[in-house]
Amino acid sequence: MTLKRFSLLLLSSLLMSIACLVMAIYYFFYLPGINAEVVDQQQQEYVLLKAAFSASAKSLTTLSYDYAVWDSLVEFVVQPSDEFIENNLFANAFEVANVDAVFIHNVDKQLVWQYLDESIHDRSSALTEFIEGKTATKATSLLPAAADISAQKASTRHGYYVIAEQLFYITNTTILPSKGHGVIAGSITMAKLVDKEMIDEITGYSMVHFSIDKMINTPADAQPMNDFFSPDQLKVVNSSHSWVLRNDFDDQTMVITVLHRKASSPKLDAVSIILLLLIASLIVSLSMMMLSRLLILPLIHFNNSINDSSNENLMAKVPSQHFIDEIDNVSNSFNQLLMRFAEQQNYLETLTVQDALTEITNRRGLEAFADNVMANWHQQATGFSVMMIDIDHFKLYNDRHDHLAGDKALVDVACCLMETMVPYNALVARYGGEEFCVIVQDGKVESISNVAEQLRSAVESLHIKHDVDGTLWLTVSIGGVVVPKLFEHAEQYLFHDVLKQADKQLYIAKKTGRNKVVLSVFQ
Ligand SMILES: Nc1nc2c(ncn2[C@@H]2O[C@H](COP(=O)(O)OP(=O)(O)OP(=O)(O)O)[C@@H](O)[C@H]2O)c(=O)[nH]1
Repeated sequence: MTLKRFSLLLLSSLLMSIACLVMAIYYFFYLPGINAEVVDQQQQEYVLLKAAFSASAKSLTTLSYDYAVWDSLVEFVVQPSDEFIENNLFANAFEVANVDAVFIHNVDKQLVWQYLDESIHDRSSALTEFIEGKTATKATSLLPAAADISAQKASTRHGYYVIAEQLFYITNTTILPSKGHGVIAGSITMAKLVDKEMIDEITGYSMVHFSIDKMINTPADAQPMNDFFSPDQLKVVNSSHSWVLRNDFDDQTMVITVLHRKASSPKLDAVSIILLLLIASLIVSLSMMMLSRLLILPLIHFNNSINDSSNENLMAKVPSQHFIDEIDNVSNSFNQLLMRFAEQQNYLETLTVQDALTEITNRRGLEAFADNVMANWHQQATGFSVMMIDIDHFKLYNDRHDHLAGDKALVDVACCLMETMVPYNALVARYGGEEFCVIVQDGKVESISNVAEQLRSAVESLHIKHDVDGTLWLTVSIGGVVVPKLFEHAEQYLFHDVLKQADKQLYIAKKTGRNKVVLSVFQ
């Protein structure tokens, strides 16, 4: 498995675990708490609305009771007179009190007097029939029961009722003398239509929005009207709660709906979940990019560097500036290792082309140089010359002095040759034993003749004592070949051919007295 895949797997599982944890906390701890809060708030709205309904109706109940214990009204019910009506029962007094209908019945349930506001004229007969119990399905009416009257029992009935597809608040109180006991004269009924004005008033009291509608389809969760006014407890969160307004006297129904301010507890919907997943993927991608930059990229650099060095023999350094200190340290150590490796490699390479005693180029180095020279010559770019240089009577030198002195003489001669050739584009190499080879990138006989003579005389001038053949000093013989730039079929010749000819010239130099230069042009 790659580090990239491993980190992707690790990050994804980490993120999934966090997501599961958050979901668990959300569903098992946070949501139940929020749910309970929302239910509480909805319950408060419901209680407030009920209180506002009661408060709004209370004034009518009080007014009705005031009239019911008015002694003059007792007399009026027993003996109705126009004079009493003219002097006491003013229509505008009821208008001001916002009462829409007033009915006065005697104990025989006969209507003695009634007031009807214009707004309910079209429902007046339905209202009268309802109050007198003519439309009641349960053979009862709002008027006091005969049993109560015969028992002289004061009583009052009030509530919200649906009549002719309208909601009314109706209150009925037995009329009896102000002292509170005596003969019941009848009852007074006051009705108030729950119209827009009253709905606004109740909304104003409670700060709860609600609607009262004709019932077309009963909402599935609608509860009976009695439940609306009973101390009920809401249990579930809903955007609204509805109650069916159905009473004991009438089949007609309406629906009261409380529209809650806070509709539901927050829930994760599909869009939010997809959004969360997208955010999570984004986090994984960004983390992967960061991880890649911080960890994987340095590893790739290490790998590339190692591959490059093995493929091309090159040591590529890795970047040493990273965000993570430990990677910085490893990179620096790696680079230092590469430097040491490169140094050692250079040293080893040098050893392979360097003569151990004289520290000048050895035969292998000479051959590598010669390859380039030959290539240039084959392309007719340059001519060149080769000189084979051999120390004269060196065996004798070794024999007269010791081998160590011989070594020192070899080193001195090598140094001398090197120094002499500094101004020239040339290579001085130890060919083997006491024999040296010089390649000069110059194919002109005059100049090479001059260079060869310089070399010879430079060695002699070292004055390394060696008394042989009438010479006092150690000398060299030089056999050279000048290879001109333009040469027919040059490509057919090898360096070996040039060397062979130089050897021949050296042989001639040795045979013809030593300490001399013998040159020829390559042929
Ligand atoms: N001290 C020392 N002697 C060496 C080394 N390499 C070769 N020699 C000696 O060089 C001598 C070469 O001798 P010869 O090939 O007989 O030639 P020469 O005595 O120089 O005679 P001519 O070349 O004919 O002038 C031998 O005695 C080798 O032992 C070396 O590295 N150190």
